[in-house]
Amino acid sequence: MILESFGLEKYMDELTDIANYQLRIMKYEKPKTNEQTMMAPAHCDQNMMTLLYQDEVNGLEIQNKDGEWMNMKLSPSSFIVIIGECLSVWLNGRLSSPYHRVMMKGNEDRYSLGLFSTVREGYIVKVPTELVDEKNPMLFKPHDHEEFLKIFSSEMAKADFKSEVVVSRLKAYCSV
Ligand SMILES: O=C(O)CCC(=O)C(=O)O
Ligand SMILES: [Fe+2]
Repeated sequence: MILESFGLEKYMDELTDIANYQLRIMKYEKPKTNEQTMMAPAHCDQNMMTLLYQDEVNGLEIQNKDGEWMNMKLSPSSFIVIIGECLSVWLNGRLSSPYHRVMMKGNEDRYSLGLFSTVREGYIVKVPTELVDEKNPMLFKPHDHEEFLKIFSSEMAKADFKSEVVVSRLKAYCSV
C-alpha cells in the first residue's frame, strides 16, 4: 500500500527479499504504585516496520503532531502498524516514524506481541531515485543498517535507557 501510494511498486520484490523479521512477546508487569508509570520510554522504532498487538490491557501511547500523547485503545482484534525510522529514511522522509511509549496504571500485567521487520546485514538502504528531484533533494546518505544498529545498541547499552530519548538517531547518523 505504501509503495503503491508513492509509485514504488517495482521495489516490492527487493524489499521482500532483504527483509528480516523478529517476533517478540513483551510482558510489562503491573506498576508497583497507583501512579501512571512509564514502562517503555518514548522512542521511534529504528527498523523498517513494526506490527504490534496488545492484549486488553492498554498502554501504548503515540505522540501526535501537536506533541500530545494519545492512548491507543484498540479492540482486541486490531493490530497497529508503526513505521520505523529505517523506512522513513528509505522514503526520503515522506512518512515519519511516530514517537511512542508504554504507560500503565492499574493492577494487571500487560502483554504485547510485536513483529519487527528490518533489513538483512550488508544491505545498503538507499533512497529510491524516484523520490529525489529538484524540489525534494536527497535527505539521507546510503547506509548499512546493520552497521548502524551495532553502534546504536552499544550506545543504548551504555545509556540510562529510562531517561534516554531515543529519537531520530538514524536520521542523525545518515543525514546528508
Ligand atoms: O509493547 C508495546 O506496546 C510497544 C513496544 C515497543 O514500542 C517496542 O518494543 O518498540
Ligand atoms: Fe517501539
